[in-house]
Amino acid sequence: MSKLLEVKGISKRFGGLQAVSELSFDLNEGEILGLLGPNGAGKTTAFNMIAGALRTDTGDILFDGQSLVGKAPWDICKLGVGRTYQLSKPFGGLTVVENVMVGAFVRTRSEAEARREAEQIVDFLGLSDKAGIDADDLTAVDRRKLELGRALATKPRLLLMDEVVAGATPQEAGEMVELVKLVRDRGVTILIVEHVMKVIMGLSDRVIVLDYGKLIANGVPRDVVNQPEVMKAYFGERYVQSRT
Ligand SMILES: Nc1ncnc2c1ncn2[C@@H]1O[C@H](COP(=O)(O)OP(=O)(O)OP(=O)(O)O)[C@@H](O)[C@H]1O
Repeated sequence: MSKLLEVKGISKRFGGLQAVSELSFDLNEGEILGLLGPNGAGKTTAFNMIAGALRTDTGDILFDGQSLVGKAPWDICKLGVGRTYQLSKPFGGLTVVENVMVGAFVRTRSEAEARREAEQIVDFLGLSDKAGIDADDLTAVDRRKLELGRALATKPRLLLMDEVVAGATPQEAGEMVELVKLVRDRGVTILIVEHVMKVIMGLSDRVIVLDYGKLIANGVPRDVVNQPEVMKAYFGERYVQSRT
C-alpha cells in the first residue's frame, strides 16, 4: 500500500504549552484513519498543521512525497488536501449549489463547469431537492453534508474531517457515517477527528491516539481502545486500576 501522507516528527508550541510533540504517523492511500484523544490533546492543532493553517515548529509533512511545510492553505488545497470544519458555516445568501460551487472554483474558472460539478455533488449528498434553497435555511445535519460537499468540490485526494457528527441524532450520525464511507469508495483517503466512539469504531480502518500532544497508540480500533494507556488518557488512572 502506498503512503499518501507521511507526518514526520511535527511539533507545535503555544507559549509555555507544548500542544503537539514530535508527532509521526503515516496514512495509506484509500485508508480511513481516526484521530482520537481527550479534549486539548492536540488533534485540531495537528490538523491545522497538515492543512497549512498553522506552521510547524519542527518536522516535516509529506503529501504524495511532497513537503507541505511552509505552503499556504490555498496551495495545499490545490495539491489535493481538502478539509471540513467542526463548525459548518455556509455562505448565507447563496443557495446550496452555489455554496458547493465555491469549492469547485478551486479547480476551474468556468461557472458552467463549477455548477455542473456542484450539482453532481449535491445529488451525491442526497440534497437535490434542496439545491436551490438558501444554505442558511438548511437543518444542522444538512449543513454538515453541505460542508462535506464544499470540501469534495475541491477534488481532494486526502480529506481532513473534523467532527462530522457533532450535535447529530443517532440516525443523522448513521447517515453521515454512510456518506463518509461512500466518499472513501470514490477513492478519497480520509483522516477524521471524532469524539463519538461508535462513529470512529464503525468508520476507521486504523486509529491513532494523542494525549498531551504525544502519540500514545496506533492500530486497529478494537485493539487500541482496550490499551491501558488509552483508557488512562480517557478515563484516568483509577479507572484502569479498577479494571485490572
Ligand atoms: N492558538 C492557540 N493559542 C494557544 N493555545 C492553543 C491554541 N490552539 C490550541 N491551543 C491549546 O493547545 C492544546 C491543544 O489544543 P487542540 O485544540 O489542538 O486540542 P484538541 O485535541 O483538538 O481538543 P478538542 O477535542 O477539545 O477540540 C490545548 O491546550 C489548547 O488550549
